[in-house]
Amino acid sequence: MQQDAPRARYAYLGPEGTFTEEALRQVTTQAESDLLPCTDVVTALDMVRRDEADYAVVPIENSVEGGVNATLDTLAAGEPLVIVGEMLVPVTFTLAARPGMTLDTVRRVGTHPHAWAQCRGWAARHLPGAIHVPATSTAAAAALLAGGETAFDASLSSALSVEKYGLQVLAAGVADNPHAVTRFVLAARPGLLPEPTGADKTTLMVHLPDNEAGALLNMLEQFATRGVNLSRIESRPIGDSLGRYSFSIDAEGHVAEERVQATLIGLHRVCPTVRFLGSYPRADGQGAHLRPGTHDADFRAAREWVAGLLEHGGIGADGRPVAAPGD
Ligand SMILES: O=C(O)C(=O)Cc1ccccc1
Repeated sequence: MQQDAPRARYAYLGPEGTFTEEALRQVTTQAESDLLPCTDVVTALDMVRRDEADYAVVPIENSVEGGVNATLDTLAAGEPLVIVGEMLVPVTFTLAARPGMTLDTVRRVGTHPHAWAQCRGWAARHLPGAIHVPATSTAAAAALLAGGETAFDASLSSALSVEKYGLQVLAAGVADNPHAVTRFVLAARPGLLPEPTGADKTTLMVHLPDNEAGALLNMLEQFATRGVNLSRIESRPIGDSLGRYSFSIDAEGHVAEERVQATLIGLHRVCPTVRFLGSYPRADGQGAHLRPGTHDADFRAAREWVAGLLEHGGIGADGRPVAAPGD
C-alpha cells in the first residue's frame, strides 16, 4: 500500500488574518499543509529549528519602515536557517472597533508597531492625540478587541481580519503611503537549494574585521568587482559591545552562478564571519543586469586560461611543480 506524503508544516506570525497569512497563502493552502500560527517571528523560526515545522513565513522588510529587526537578528544567529522563497504583499489597513464606536471617540489604537509606523501621518490627521498600543500582530489586535480587550478601543489590521473577527469598519484604505509593500520570506532548515531561475537573490550576513580602516569598503568591493548588485544592506548591532555591527545583505544572483561564488570566496577571505542565508527566486521576477565580463562563461573561460598557463608551465592546480615522468 502506498503511504501518503507527510503534510508540510508552516509556522507563521498569527493569529489567522495577519498579512503574514496572506503571504503564506501565496505558497500553500490549508487543504495541503498544516498552518501553525505563532505569536511572534522568533517562535515561528525556532519551530523550524526544532523540527516542529518544516517552514516559517515571517515578514523581513517593509518599503516604508525598513527591516524587521526580530527576523534579521533571529536569522543571523543560532542554528542555521536558510531562506528558500520570498513573497510580496501590498499593505493598507482598516481601522475597526466594536459596534457603537465612532472615529472621534478613538483614543487608543492597538496594532503591530510596523503597522503604526505606516499610519502615523494618517492618525495625526484623523485621530489627533490618539496613542498607539503595541500588539504582537495586526490580527492579534483585531482578535483581542473582538474578545473584549479594553487596553485599546480600535485596531489597525487587514480588511480580511476585520471581517474574520466581526469588527465594525471605522476607516478603510488607511496608509501614509498607498503603495507600501511588505516582503516576507519562507525559511527552512538547510538542505537542497531552490534551483536558479535567472532572477534570484542571495541573502548573507557578514561581520567586518575589528579596527581596520576601509573594512566596509573592502567588503563592498567584493560585490562590486564581480558585478553583483545589492538590493538591500542594513547594519545591525552584534550586541556584545558598543560599535560592533553585522551587515545583513541581499545580493542579486544565485550561489550557483560564478560571479556570486567568486564574491563569496572574496568575502570569506576578508570577513571574519560570513553566514549564507539562502539563494531563492525573486518575487518580482526581475533578472539581474549583467555587466560585460561577469557572465558564467566569462569566469569559466578565464579559469581555463589560467589552468592552461599552469599546465604549460608544469605547475599543478595546487601551485606545486608537477613531477616529470621518470622523476
Ligand atoms: O501583523 C501582521 O499582520 C503582520 O503580518 C506583520 C505586519 C505588520 C505590518 C505590516 C506588514 C506586516
